Amino acid sequence: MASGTALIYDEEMTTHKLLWSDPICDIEVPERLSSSYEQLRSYHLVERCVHVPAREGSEEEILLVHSLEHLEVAKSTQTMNEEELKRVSENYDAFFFHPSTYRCARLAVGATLQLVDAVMSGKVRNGMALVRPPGHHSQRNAANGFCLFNNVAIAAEYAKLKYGLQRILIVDWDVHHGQGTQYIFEEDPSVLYFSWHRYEHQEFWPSLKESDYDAVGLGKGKGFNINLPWNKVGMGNSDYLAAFFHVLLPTAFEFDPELVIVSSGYDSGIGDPEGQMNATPEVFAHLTHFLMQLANGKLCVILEGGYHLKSLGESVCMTVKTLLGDPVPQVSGEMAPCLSAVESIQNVRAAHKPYWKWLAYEDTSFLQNLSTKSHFLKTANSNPSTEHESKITNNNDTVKVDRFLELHMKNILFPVPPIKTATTGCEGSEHFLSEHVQLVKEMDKTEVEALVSGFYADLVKDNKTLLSLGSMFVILDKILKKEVCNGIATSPTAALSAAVALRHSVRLGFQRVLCVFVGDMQMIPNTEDGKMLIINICEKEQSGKTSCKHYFSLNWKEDAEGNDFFSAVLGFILPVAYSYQPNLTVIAVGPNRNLGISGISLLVALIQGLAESRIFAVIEDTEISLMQNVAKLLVGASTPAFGIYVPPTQEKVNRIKALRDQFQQEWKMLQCSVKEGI
Ligand SMILES: NCCCNCCCCCC(=O)CS
Ligand SMILES: [Zn+2]
Repeated sequence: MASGTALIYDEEMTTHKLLWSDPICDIEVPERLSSSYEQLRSYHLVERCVHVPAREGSEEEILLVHSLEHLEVAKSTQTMNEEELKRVSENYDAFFFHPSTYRCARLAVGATLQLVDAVMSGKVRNGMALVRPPGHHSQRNAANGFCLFNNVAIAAEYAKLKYGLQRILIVDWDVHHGQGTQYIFEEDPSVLYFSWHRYEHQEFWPSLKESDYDAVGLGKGKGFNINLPWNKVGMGNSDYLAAFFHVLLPTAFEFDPELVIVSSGYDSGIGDPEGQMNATPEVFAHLTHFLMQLANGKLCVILEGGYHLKSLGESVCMTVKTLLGDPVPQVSGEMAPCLSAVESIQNVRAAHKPYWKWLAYEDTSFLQNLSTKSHFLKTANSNPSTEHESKITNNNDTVKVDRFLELHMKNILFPVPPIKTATTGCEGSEHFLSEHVQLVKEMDKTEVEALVSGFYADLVKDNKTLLSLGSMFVILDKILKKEVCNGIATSPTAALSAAVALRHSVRLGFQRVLCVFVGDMQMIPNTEDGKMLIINICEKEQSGKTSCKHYFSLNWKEDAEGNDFFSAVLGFILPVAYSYQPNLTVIAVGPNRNLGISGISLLVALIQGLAESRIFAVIEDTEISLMQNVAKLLVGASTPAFGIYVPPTQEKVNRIKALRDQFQQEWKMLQCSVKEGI
């Protein structure tokens, strides 16, 4: 299992700069790179990464994507004077040459390819390349939007050629549409390109019709180009997460990439003059964490845009911290996507319905009810209540944004607990013991009896249960005190242990405890006070207990062929969990679980993004191999193997849709379609 995070940075890429006045290009400054690197150092993140040197991309590598003419023009600029540089630059939309631009662009390509090699060779698990000039706007025969060579596109072609890859996912979370990358791969089904971007109904640069959601790819590439346009500014954390839950992740898991490359632009973050969006730096930790679960963790993050230096630096640090396996900080803000975002999500799901199995049963009846002109949903005008209030009066006030971020980041960056996982001496644990795991001593009998009060006391019959409860209390205590990040225990009666753990956690002071219980829960605690939210994944409805705001029974029978649980985790469990914003997650697996190990692994892997990654897992003690799998995930030693992808049946899709329709007003992250007639 590869481990470690590469960081690629070469100061020489700061020499490219604007020599004349140009109000469009003057935001792409060398300090973008140097201040991001300094910020990484200030958080002691550089020293925790594996340093991989940059190199020059060769002409041959650049020709994987670009024309010889384009390469020659770029090369010829090295010896030009300012006058000539200006003239050549004017041939392109929003690009400037400097005598060192060609050299820097080749270093940007080379740095990117060095990262691909480090990840594909297993030298590291993932990594980030801090490069400029950026790449995603550049095209086969043209520079564009500050980009000369398309670093990420060259990396994808390079990886296909050198490593024989057949499925590469490119995620472009920059606030601009990477039209260059789209043009390069739009007929190529081996490269799935996803981009969200400020669009405002084609008003915003580069103002292209082909940046809209109905540009799904061409020929064999149909379905492998996904555009999610933001038709309003001020999009925030909830909109970005909703886009991942309801568009990108279900597609990505079905695509099952062998490598994930991110066109990582941070102009989609708060304070950026280009993006005018509201998303705060910690959201990039969540986005990164989700993508780390794909391709067995092989993830290459390549810098694109990002022009507010403080916002850029904080977002880069959040990304690298997560790549290193640190706990994911709580995401801030109201977990409710705005109407315009939900419309775009609904439109792109409808546009891609013909190409993806997970969308086979998508309800696109809304298309019939719309005037043919609009063809899809468009917010001609929407009342302010459906938009986000901007956290900052206007993003252009840099100092104001600096101060906001100063305060905002203070309570985000907690010290990473040295020990990630605590466990009892449960059998099988010897397999994963490492310096990241702490064995907890048993608690003595009398102390346990004192803690197992009233209702449960008479349920605790034998000594074995008592002891397992004891060590559970010790683990919960350590998690609460942040001595460890997460914990795992086995129990002869997981249902009882989970119920006791929930009560104990609330008594310890956890305000919102999420419990995901797989199997027959038998005893269901009272969730009236909202201090617990229970999602019981069981084979059949628990006797008489119907779903309500804080208790869901999700009937699911695992598919014998493989793992069909993606739609439940991505389309229901995560949206509800993120809406609830728990500060502890308890995941319990009881007797006769109705989910496969890969479905449970998916659940554990993705749910670590909640509650600052504070998870307590309690597993029926008969489930040794499951316990080991879960323990390895909690320690961060492995990324789950999700088994064979099986799309959900219509019955299962309808079951989730029914729960979504019933609860999307309470848990707004469930929203992925707009009710007609609003
Ligand atoms: N009225 C014309 C405005 C043109 N604006 C061009 C902005 C290019 C931005 C490129 C970028 O950020 C790469 S990530
Ligand atoms: Zn951009």
